[in-house]
Formats: sequence, structure tokens, C-alpha cells
Amino acid sequence: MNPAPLVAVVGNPNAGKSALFNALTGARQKVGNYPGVTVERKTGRTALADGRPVELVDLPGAYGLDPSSPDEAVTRDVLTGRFAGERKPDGLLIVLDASNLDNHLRFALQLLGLGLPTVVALNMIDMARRDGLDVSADLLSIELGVPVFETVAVRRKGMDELRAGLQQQLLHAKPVARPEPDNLAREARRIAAASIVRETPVRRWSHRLDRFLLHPLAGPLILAAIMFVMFQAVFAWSEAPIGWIESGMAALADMITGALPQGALRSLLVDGVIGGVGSVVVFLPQILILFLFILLLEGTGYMVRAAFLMDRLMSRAGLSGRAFIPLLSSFACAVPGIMATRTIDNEKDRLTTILVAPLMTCSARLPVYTLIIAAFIPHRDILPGVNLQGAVMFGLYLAGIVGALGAALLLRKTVARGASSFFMMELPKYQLPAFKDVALGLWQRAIIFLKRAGGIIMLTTVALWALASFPQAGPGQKQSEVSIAGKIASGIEVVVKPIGFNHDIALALLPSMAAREVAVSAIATVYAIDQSDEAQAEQTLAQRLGGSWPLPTALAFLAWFVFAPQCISTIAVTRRETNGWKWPLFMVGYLFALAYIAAGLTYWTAVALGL
Ligand SMILES: Nc1nc2c(ncn2[C@@H]2O[C@H](COP(=O)(O)OP(=O)(O)OP(=O)(O)O)[C@@H](O)[C@H]2O)c(=O)[nH]1
Ligand SMILES: [Mg+2]
Repeated sequence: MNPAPLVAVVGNPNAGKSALFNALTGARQKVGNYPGVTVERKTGRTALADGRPVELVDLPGAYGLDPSSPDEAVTRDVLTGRFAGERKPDGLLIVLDASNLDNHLRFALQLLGLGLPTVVALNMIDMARRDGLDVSADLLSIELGVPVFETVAVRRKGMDELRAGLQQQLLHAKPVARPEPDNLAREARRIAAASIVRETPVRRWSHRLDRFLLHPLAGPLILAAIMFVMFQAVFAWSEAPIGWIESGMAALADMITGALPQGALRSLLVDGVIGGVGSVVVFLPQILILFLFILLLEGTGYMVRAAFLMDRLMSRAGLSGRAFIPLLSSFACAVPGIMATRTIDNEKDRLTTILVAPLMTCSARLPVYTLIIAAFIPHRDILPGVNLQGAVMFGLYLAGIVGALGAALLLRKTVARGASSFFMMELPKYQLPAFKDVALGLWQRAIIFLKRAGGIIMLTTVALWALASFPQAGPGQKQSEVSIAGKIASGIEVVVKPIGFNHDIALALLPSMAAREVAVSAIATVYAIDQSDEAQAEQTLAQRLGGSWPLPTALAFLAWFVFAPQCISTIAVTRRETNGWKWPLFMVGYLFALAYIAAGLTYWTAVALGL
């Protein structure tokens, strides 16, 4: 007896293949693995309209016949009969998502080139209708030259028609291979447009915008341009509000200086609290500008598109597309970023994402970057409208991203080896962001930041103030060298001298293990304690740094902060999310090593260039 004909269920990821396969086969399924690869193989039986049996195989979703993942390779090999141990299919059941026709038709056109008896399921027609999209199965059928049936796989709608269509195709059709068009994408768009009867203006408009914003070439360029403008704005718009906060702080310090007698309490308040914490609080405007952009991009629906654009790049680095959202949150803070990795079900993918999340430039680095940039990078235009300071900031963010992708690639080849999974994102509609959501988001960010300033940053800064104030220096001695903190710093300095770090930096490194911003408040506090004359007191922190650190040292310090894992909360959350100390220790180790190397390379290169 002839075996039952084999029909492959094929289509793009998320077209509803498995749902359709389940609807057709019910409980009559066999689940196994394709030999040699960790790809699930599902087969099942169903009956044609006349009761004759047919065997279905649910193939992994693919974007085309040129594989870019192991899943896609299985699909291609099975379809072309090259997969050892699997029969070549006798027919195809192509599944299309009706609301995503132009994308899904690209693969379908390639499949029609195989010349097998074929039936098309125009699936998810319910969702399309709900969104105001009317696709005609008849028009599509004329365009494709094969039968097309509307289906709603999850409600088992259209299954009888499919069975009848399959029977007709398998038994009576004489299929001819349709030549593959020169431009798949263009032909797919044309057919989609020809089959769409009605579309709401919002949908049409969204589609047009996407064609531009998701274009393989224009898309990434636009994304880069948006990011660039964002960092320019961080500097350009913040000058005035920073000035207000600075004068407020100065007035407060004057008031306390006038009201209190000279002594430890006055020094604690003026040098420790206002000098230290105040030096961090001035960065509030810049953090809010950064978040204003992020909230607007999220609110308009662009952010998911940015994820979509990054997906390819991320998968080259061995990361799952799902890693994008956690990594994006890590631009705010690695702690929620690492917690968001729970949505990644592949364990190795998740571990890799956790380990590289701290490389994304979190907002705690902003104060450090801005201080050093303001002190050492001239505020001048390198191109019309492009300021050097913003460009350097952009470069630092980029360095973090490149570092993360590089680290992910290495980790995937070593400690976190394994197959990566695939993920398709649903693109939301474009819309105008709600003013209330944006305002609320900014307000929450401001509160979080100020709480940090009043909490962990204040505590470490005050502790440092104590260590830096005692014992008191005698005449002719420098307080920052005699004090306990100074002594500890001298110890650390031995280790960090080779990478160009000075005593100031050594002093800031230990307390800034608690939180990165403390590096700024620590330096501010120590300078405040140290300052010997009125002239120095008049200078801003940036001016004093600019006058005392060599440029290579400042650049090395920036490079260090791109990589160094200086954040207790991140280490703690990594321990919790990985259930043990192994991975947080590994993370701290490799990041410190990277930071040391990066700072050293930067320093010696800068020295060699005579900067
Ligand atoms: N509303 C609606 N949802 C559907 C329909 N068909 C499938 N879905 C849903 O769409 C999602 C994806 O369906 P799957 O069957 O897993 O898609 P797939 O093509 O097998 O995806 P991969 O195996 O990842 O390639 C699931 O949440 C389904 O419940 C449909 O006709 N209508
Ligand atoms: Mg499936």
C-alpha cells in the first residue's frame, strides 16, 4: 500500500502554523526531534475530504529558503528533500498571516517556486478584520495561481475547505514551478496591495511609515540619527536648568556657612552633603532629557521598531531578539534590565543577556561622563549643529553597546555555549504619545534619582567625608593625603597608576563601588575639604578637574567607567537571578579586567599621541 501523502505546513514564524496543524490533526500527533539538531519535529495525521489519510509535518517557521538559523535550515532541507531520514513532502500547506501579507508573501513566493501541489491558508483573518483590513482570498488566489482559503486556526474555522482544497491539489492538480521574481519584496508588496480590498487610513499610513523606518538601509541610519540628536539634546538643553540648580546649591551652602561656626558640623553639611550630593543632583536635568526621549520613542510605537531593526545585529552576536528590551531598560538601570531577562526562556540566552546588561550605559554613568566631558572636551561645533561634547557622549554609549555585543559573542562561544532561540515581535500601531504618560514617567524618574541621591549616595559620601576629614592634617600637609581615605587611596593608587589614574581617582574608586555617581560626589567632597583658598572655592568642579588632571588620565577614567561593574545593586540582583555567587563573581571579574585593559589602552594611546 502506498504511504499516505506527506504535506508540509510552512510559513513565517508566528503565522499560526502550529495552531493550524493542531486544528487539523487534533490528538493524532507524534512529537520528536530532528536527528542531530535540537529542533522539534511534529507530525500528525488528518483526513482529506473523502476520508483518505494524509500525513502533516509542522515545520519550523522561516523567513525564506536561505537559512540564517538552524531552524530555517531544517525547513529548507526538508522541503528540498535533502534532509536525511525525512521524506520529501508531496504537497505544501502555506500559512500566511493576513495582517502581515507583504512580509509573509515573500517566503510564499519562494515556496511556489518548488512546484509542489500547494494550498494557502489565509490565517488570522479575524485579527485582520478587527484592525480594519479586508483581504480577498479570491483575488490572492488569482495572483498566486493556487487555491487560497480564509482560516482562523484557533477557532478551527476553514478546516473543511482546506481539506477539500488539499485533496483537489494532491490528486488532480498539475502544478508548475512559478519562476521566482527578480525582486521578491517588490512582487510581494504588489500582490499584497492587489489582494487588499479595503484598509483603514491608520493602517495604510503605518505601513507606509514602516516601509521607510524599517528599510534595511534607511532604518538603521534613521535610528542612529535619532540617538545622535538625543545625545546632542542632553547637553544643549540642560545648560540653563543645571545653572539654576548650581546657584541654588551655592546659595544653600552660603547660608549654612553663615549660620554655623567653623567646625566639623559645618564641614559635614557644606563639604559632605551639599558638596557631594549636590554635585550629583545637578545631573537631574540631563537624566530627565534622556528619559524624555526614551518615553517619547516608546509612546509613539517606534521603540519596538528599533528592537526589530536591532534583531539581526543581536542574533549575530548570539543574543536573542528578546534580549533587546532588557538591554534597552539597562540604559536606564541594569537592575530592572536584568529582572526583565525573565522573559527569555532559553537559559543560555538569558545568562548571556544578564552578563552583558551592565555594559549598557546606565543613567548612573551620566554624571561621571558629563563631568569629565564638561571639564576636558571643548564645547565647540565639529560640524554645523554637531557639538563635540555630544559626539563624545554618543561615542561612549556606542562603546558600551559594541562592548556588550563583543562580550556576548565571546560568552556564547565559551561559558554560555548553546543554540539561540528566535523571536518575532508584534509591531504596535503608531500613535501620538499621551502627554500624561510622558509626564508621569518623567516624574517617576526624577523621584527615583533623587531618592538615590538622598539614600545610597548621601550615605557613602558622608562616610567618605568622615574618612577624608580625619585625622586632621597638620600645617603644610594635604588633607587628602593624611586622612584615612587618603591612605587607602594611596594603596589603590599603586594598582591603578599603570593605567594613568591619579590619587583623586584612586580615592573615588572604592566608595563608587556602591554606586557610580559616588565617583563624582566623592571627588567633589574631597576637593571641598581640601580647598585652601577662596579662589578655588569659586571654581566649579569641572574647572578644577580641567586644571589639575592631564587629558590622558581623564580619557582613561571615561574608558574605565564604560566597563567597570561599580554597582552593588547590579551584583545583588545578578546573584538573585542566577541563584548563586558563581555568575555575579564571574561578571565582576571579567568587567573589571575589561575596564582595566580599556583604561590602560586609552591612557597609553593618548600619551603616545601627545594629547
Ligand atoms: N486570533 C487568531 N490567533 C491565532 C490564529 N492562528 C494562530 N493564532 C495565535 O497566534 C500565535 C502564533 O501561533 P502559532 O501556531 O504558534 O504560530 P507558528 O506559525 O507555529 O509559529 P512558530 O512555530 O513560532 O513559527 C498563537 O498565540 C496562536 O494562538 C488565528 O487564526 N487567529
Ligand atoms: Mg509553531
